[in-house]
Amino acid sequence: MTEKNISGEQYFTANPNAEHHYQNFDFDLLGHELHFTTDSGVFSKSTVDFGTRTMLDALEKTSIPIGKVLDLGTGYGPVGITVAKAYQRHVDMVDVNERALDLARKNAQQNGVAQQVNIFNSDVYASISDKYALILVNPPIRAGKQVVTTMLQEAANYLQDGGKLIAVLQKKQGAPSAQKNMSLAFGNAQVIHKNKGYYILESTYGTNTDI
Ligand SMILES: C[S@@+](CC[C@H](N)C(=O)[O-])C[C@H]1O[C@@H](n2cnc3c(N)ncnc32)[C@H](O)[C@@H]1O
Repeated sequence: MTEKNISGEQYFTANPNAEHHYQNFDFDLLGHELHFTTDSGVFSKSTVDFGTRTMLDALEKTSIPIGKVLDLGTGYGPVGITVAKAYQRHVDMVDVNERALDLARKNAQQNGVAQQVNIFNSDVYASISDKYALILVNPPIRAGKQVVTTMLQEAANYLQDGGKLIAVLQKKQGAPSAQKNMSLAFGNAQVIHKNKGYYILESTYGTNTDI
């Protein structure tokens, strides 16, 4: 996705040209006090997004298969960094926004997980060739339905057997239709947690859940 595809300055712009306005804040996620630097031109720059927090909290309510994790649409990195820290996993963190990727690298460094993460540009799955135990996504609703649907439906191609896709969406921003799309791609999709209109959806790839 390139800047010419969109009008105005959006958080999913490849190279935001908004004047820098760095912010620093601490946030407790899954029992870890983390320090984040954010900037203008990235998603939820003032604090960790409520949907993101709700998705991370939901990880404690489900089982997480062993293996590598993909943080799809990482932004400044709160999801991947928290999972690397709390679950001692290797995490690939991808985005199309170069400013967000630079912040994610800085944040991985300042939270001591730089050795556990690999941060790179990928337009949805375009630069992904691995298979993961877990794909986590707080999808970019403003990037449009096609991007969101691709993120959810094509996840099945990038999961190892028994791997999970976990996504957060607001009910009013299409959680029920996202659940249908996930169900079509995986044959299963459950709401594992709900909080203030945010749904945490989970699909498991290639399991024998219906046997
Ligand atoms: C809702 S934000 C979530 C950011 C971060 N995970 C968080 O929880 O704060 C969605 C992210 O998806 C990224 N994004 C938008 N379009 C994308 C695409 N085609 N491929 C990969 N990432 C994309 C945006 O730049 C943004 O950082």
